[in-house]
Amino acid sequence: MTIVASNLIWGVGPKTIVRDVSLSVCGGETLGLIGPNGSGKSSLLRLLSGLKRPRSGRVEINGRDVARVSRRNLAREVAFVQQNAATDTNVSVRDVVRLGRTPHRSALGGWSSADEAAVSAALAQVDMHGRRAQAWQTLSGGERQRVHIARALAQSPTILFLDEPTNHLDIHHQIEILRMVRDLDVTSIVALHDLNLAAMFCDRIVVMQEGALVACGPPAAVLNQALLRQVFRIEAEVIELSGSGRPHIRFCSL
Ligand SMILES: Nc1ncnc2c1ncn2[C@@H]1O[C@H](COP(=O)(O)OP(=O)(O)OP(=O)(O)O)[C@@H](O)[C@H]1O
Repeated sequence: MTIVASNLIWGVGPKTIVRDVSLSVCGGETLGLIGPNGSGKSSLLRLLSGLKRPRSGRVEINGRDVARVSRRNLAREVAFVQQNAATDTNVSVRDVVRLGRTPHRSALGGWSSADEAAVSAALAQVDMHGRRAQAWQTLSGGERQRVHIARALAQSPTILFLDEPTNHLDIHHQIEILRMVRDLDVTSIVALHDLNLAAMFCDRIVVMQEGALVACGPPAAVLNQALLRQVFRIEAEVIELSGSGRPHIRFCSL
């Protein structure tokens, strides 16, 4: 196991936002997090990655309690692609991705060939190597998203958290990014709104509703008509995706 979360509770003031969530994520697994708006996906990602401290409960990453690991050491293992992340505007694409190397560099150490190789590989993985000298502020929304993913990859994490990474991306790049995440030799936890993409690319899916985990398992075991009605308030037909064993959702028009 690389992430074990036990009885996580978090909230703001009197409001409880994450309600007693426990889950385990295995090494190399791609875990999808789905749920309606405001169901607690981003909050849970932040708790699991150590960015937020729970009110109660605990998270272990690679066997260590995240509350006891320094930010720098955590950043050597964990990368987070935030929703709508911002970046200083007066920089190039390559500068943004180079920031991903920060946790691996010492105060006196120079920029190494390993750093350069990690940055180049990360840019190539998101199809942005040819744009490395372009100014950040001139990128489209989807290109910025891909560069933020490259920055996370340049961090060489063992665990990657992605909060709606396909936002702003055209369908080609949505599929490319999720295929890449699935094929990476890292553990990934990814919040997604597109249920069919989650079904295609995730090993397991966690379903959140009003801060609680209401289902967890392989896509075919979790995505069914009753759950879609109860959690997402939609009518849909769930079929098998052409012999793959994976479900595909056909939304019914009203
Ligand atoms: N710091 C905060 N202060 C007050 N309320 C918060 C805070 N952070 C989150 N919330 C509330 O907690 C709930 C869950 O938010 P969260 O962003 O985790 O949901 P989500 O499932 O990621 O939503 P979405 O799909 O819309 O991105 C929302 O109602 C949100 O308004």
